[in-house]
Amino acid sequence: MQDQQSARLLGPAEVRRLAEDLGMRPTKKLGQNFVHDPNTVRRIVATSGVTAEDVVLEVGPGLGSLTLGLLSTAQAVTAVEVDAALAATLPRTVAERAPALVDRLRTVEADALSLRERDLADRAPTALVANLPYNVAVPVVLHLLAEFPTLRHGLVMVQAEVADRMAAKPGSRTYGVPSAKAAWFADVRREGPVPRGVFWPVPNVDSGLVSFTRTEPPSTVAREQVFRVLDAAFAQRRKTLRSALSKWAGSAARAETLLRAAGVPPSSRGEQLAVSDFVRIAEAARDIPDDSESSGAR
Ligand SMILES: C[S@@+](CC[C@H](N)C(=O)[O-])C[C@H]1O[C@@H](n2cnc3c(N)ncnc32)[C@H](O)[C@@H]1O
Repeated sequence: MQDQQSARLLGPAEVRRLAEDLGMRPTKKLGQNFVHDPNTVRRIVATSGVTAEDVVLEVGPGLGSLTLGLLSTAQAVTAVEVDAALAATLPRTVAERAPALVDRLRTVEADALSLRERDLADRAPTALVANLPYNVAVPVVLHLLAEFPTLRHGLVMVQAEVADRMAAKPGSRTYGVPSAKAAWFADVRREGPVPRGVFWPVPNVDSGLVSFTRTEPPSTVAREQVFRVLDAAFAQRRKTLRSALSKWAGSAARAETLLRAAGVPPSSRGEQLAVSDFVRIAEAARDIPDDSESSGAR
């Protein structure tokens, strides 16, 4: 007999049937690849570290595959879905397959990229767990970490290459803007791979898991200031920092001064720097006045 607190997860036949009932054709634009493998759902929930204390924010619940798994473990799940038909069907699916848990679910029809802290103020999320739409995975994670300081930890499933990039460390081939910005917010770790066969429809790329644990902001300088340095450094990643940062700093000479003050060799490149280095450069820019500005030279 089924345990009251557990949900009946969706297998291949149920995923197809739900989609058919909705008359839906999954779209690439919204990254609609649905998990139809209960073992993958159990693995994601277990790896996420979600406990009965957590209020989970799930982006893109789709047909409910992962939502059902999360509801058995979390205190509550807020599921944010942009597709109106999917958002409308989710509560029904949960009521059918996990009647004892339906009160834990709140469904919000919205674009995760426009979600604001005040929208969920009465039930602040503590964990982000999601099988993210491929094309907006990085912006969604960065937006939610910035907007919801209560998010302490999480696990997301994304395209394998994106997972590598998000968790990459300085000096590695895949290190770039997503890695450095994610590191501002959290300790980010690459977890295991996910084969494409667990999805319907089957995507043409493999997926991977990335976990994160929130850390204290590494700086007294505003995040936006640090991200401006970082964006400038990676916009021309083959150039030395002296050259790549010259426009941002006002001149190549000032870029060099700021880099030296931050203890960063001007001949190095952005891909070699940790987020703490970008912080020191932004701090130098705050502390060292731009002479050309005061003399009216620019
Ligand atoms: C990869 S599917 C995952 C579905 C489900 N969680 C699963 O594992 O089977 C991505 C889901 O995100 C939804 N989605 C796409 N863009 C979104 C956005 N900007 N905000 C919220 N949901 C979005 C899609 O409609 C789809 O349901």
